[in-house]
Amino acid sequence: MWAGVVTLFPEMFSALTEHGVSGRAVKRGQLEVAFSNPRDHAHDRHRTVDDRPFGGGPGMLMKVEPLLEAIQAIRQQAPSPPRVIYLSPQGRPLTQQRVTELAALDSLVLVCGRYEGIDERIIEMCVDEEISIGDYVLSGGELGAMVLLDAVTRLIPGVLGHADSAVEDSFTEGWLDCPHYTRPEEFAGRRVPEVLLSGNHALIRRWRLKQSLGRTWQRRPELLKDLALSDEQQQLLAEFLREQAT
Ligand SMILES: Nc1nonc1C(=O)N[C@@H]1CC[C@H](O)C1
Repeated sequence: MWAGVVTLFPEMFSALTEHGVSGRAVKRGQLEVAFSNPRDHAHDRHRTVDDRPFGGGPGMLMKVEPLLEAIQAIRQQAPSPPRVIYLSPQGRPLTQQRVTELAALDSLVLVCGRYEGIDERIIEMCVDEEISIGDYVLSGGELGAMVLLDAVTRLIPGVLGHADSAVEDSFTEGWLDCPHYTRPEEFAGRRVPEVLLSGNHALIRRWRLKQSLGRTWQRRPELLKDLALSDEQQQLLAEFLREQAT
């Protein structure tokens, strides 16, 4: 996966490129991240990258010309025609389903806004898709870009070993994850559920699935409404709800 990032703060991305699973993926060449900084494309004496919004109002916008040049420069580095994504609260919410689709692409360009955002004409001219990481306002699109790249990188074949397999990720199934436990078996008077110590993998699978479905019902019921649960899954959910009622 090749990712070109348009940002005023490329140094922020060391959190992604130098640490953890994504840092290992970069080291292995499974993920390549390139940067293009609009400030390097601001040719006035003060290297100005922001400008006032027409129509007045608070704050500034990213200047059009340096941003356009920065996008054009990074696109030329892409090994294949990239999908250009602008991170913004006006975008389509990022979901695991969309992450899975993006992970299948060869190259992406991620445009990170700052200030109040970017000129609409840049979106019209350059952006294929706007994506939001949540219904709140950040000071920049960089964290959104890193969230997206982290989630996508996990799904690149070979990035995750068995120890942290993405296949088990409950969100891949569409529901929340089950509770997890590790040593010690008892901690502060609280014991690990016996089924997890039983070594009976069929029972453990059923218990984990029941817990996932039950907590999804309790915490995020909207996630279940679009899912066609199997007979087993419906039975496990009913079992969970019966146990909760007693
Ligand atoms: N929520 C989000 N999901 O992706 N990006 C954001 C986000 O708040 N972006 C900021 C808005 C103005 C500033 O330019 C950057």
